[in-house]
Amino acid sequence: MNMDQLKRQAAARALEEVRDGMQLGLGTGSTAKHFVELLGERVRAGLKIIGVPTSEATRDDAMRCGVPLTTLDEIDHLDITVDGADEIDPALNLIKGGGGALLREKIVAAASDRMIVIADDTKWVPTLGRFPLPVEVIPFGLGATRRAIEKAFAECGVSGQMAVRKTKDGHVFVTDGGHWIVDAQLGRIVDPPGLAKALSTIPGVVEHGLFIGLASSAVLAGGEGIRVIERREPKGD
Ligand SMILES: O=C[C@H](O)[C@H](O)[C@H](O)COP(=O)(O)O
Repeated sequence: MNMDQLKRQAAARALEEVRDGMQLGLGTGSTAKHFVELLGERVRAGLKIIGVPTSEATRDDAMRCGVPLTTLDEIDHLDITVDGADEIDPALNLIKGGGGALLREKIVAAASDRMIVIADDTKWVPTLGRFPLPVEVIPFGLGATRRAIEKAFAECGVSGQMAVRKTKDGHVFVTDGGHWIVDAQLGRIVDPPGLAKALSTIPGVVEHGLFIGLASSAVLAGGEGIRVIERREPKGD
C-alpha cells in the first residue's frame, strides 16, 4: 500500500467518528484532503454536517466536494476537528504547519471538543523536531523577532538554522493571514510545552506549529494496519 492509500485509510477511520448533526473542523494538507473528499461522499449520500475549513485550499476542496461550510462567527463550538500533522509524539504533541495553515488550524482545533489527528505512521516520532518547526511571523521587525526566537530556543535548550519559507518559484511564502513563516531546524525538541510557551510570548510571533494538549487521538495508518492512540489527560493539559 502506498503512502497516499495509507493517508486515505486513516481519513476513513476518522470518518467513522462523524455523526449526523455534527459541526466539524476541516484540516489542511494531503491527509486532511482525503477526509474532506470522503466526507463529501457521505454528505452526497445524505449525512447532515457542517464544516469550518482551516485554509482557503480546504475551503475550495470542501466546496468542490459539496461539504456545507460555516464560520466560527456563526456557530459557538465544533464537535470534532480532523486534521493531519507533520510529527506526532507519544504525548500527542504535534508539529503542524508544513502546509502553512498552522494559525487557522490551531484556532479551529482549540474551538473543538475533540481533535482527531490522521496520518501515515511515518509521522509518529519519539521526540519532535526532525521536521522543521514552522513559526508564523509578522514581516515588520523580522530581525528583532528572529533574535527573540533564537533567545527562546537557547532558553529551551535547542538551536538550529532558521529560514524564511519560500515558494517553489523563489518568492516569500505568504500565509492565508498575510504573514510569513520561519522554519527552524531544531533536530530534537526536548521540552515542547516549554518551547511553545516561550514562543507565544514573542510580540512578532503570530503563532507556532507546536500543538500542545490539543489532539484527543491520533489515527496512524501503516503497513500492519491502523493504530488509534487516545490521549490520557483531558484536552488542554
Ligand atoms: O499547514 C499544514 C498542516 O499543518 C498539515 O496538516 C500538515 O502539514 C500535514 O500535511 P500532510 O497531511 O500533507 O502531510
